[in-house]
Amino acid sequence: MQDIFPQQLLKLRTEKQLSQTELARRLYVSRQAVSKWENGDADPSIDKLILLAKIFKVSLDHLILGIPDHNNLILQLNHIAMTFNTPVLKDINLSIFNNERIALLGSNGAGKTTLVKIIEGALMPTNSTVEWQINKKDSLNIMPQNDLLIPALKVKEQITLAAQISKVNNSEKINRLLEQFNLKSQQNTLVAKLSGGQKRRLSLIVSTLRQSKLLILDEPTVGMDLESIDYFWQFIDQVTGSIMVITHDFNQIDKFFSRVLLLKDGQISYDVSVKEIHQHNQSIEQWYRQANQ
Ligand SMILES: Nc1ncnc2c1ncn2[C@@H]1O[C@H](COP(=O)(O)OP(=O)(O)OP(=O)(O)O)[C@@H](O)[C@H]1O
Repeated sequence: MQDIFPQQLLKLRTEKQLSQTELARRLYVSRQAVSKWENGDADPSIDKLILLAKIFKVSLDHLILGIPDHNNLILQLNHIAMTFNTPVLKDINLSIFNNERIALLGSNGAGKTTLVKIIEGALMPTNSTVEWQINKKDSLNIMPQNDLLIPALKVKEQITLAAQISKVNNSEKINRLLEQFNLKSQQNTLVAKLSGGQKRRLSLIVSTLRQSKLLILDEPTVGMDLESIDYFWQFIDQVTGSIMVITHDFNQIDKFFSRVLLLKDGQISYDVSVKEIHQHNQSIEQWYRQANQ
């Protein structure tokens, strides 16, 4: 068996928050057996591998070889509803899988930010819950519509603080990000003194410091200049894991995305692949104008 299996087993078991004892119980083996597999001192039999893949909800290829599993479910929303003064979300059903690039579209006031807040856990839906298949605390990164920055900190202090909280404090990485995002000369400027576009760039650094399984960005490029917008999309293309973005940068959706959701009348009225739209010789903008009428 490939050497990657012990690491995969440890990673998946930790993500599932299962102890060795609990996993052993589910597999009808001793805790010592699980410990030996994780240390690479022994290999499980094929029937135990199949059972492991079932428990972790991954393919055998992912379990044994670490090959990315596109069908791996991250989260599921079943019949989500949210009412403020009037119903905003009526019946949202949505599954998000590993390594997807999703654009969430809809008119102003359609409920996009409300849906993101529900996924984040900042708002409780009226009648249902979000079902996470992964450990949300360690695996969800959010760049909200309103920057969550501390105005009294200097730019570099803000990044360092976020890095410490995310346990990824690495001064080389921080300096590289400051350069990449064109904030090096502002590193000692107070966050309060930054322009809107500079704050968005800083927010992006802060929200992508640690790796995530799912990154959600709510109108990330608003206020950025053209150069920053181009850089932003190239940067995002390199980010691992799934990404869901609320954006009206239609050209970028054509280039970088795999799936489009249209939120309308409190429901996901369309959930289509970008490939399918392109196969009908339509750009995302043409499709959106038609679908959102
Ligand atoms: N905390 C709140 N209390 C009352 N109403 C709210 C609250 N949050 C959002 N709403 C209302 O819910 C509706 C959806 O708002 P939301 O911000 O989710 O829309 P959106 O699709 O993100 O819009 P936009 O594209 O303008 O950002 C709006 O009518 C808004 O006024």
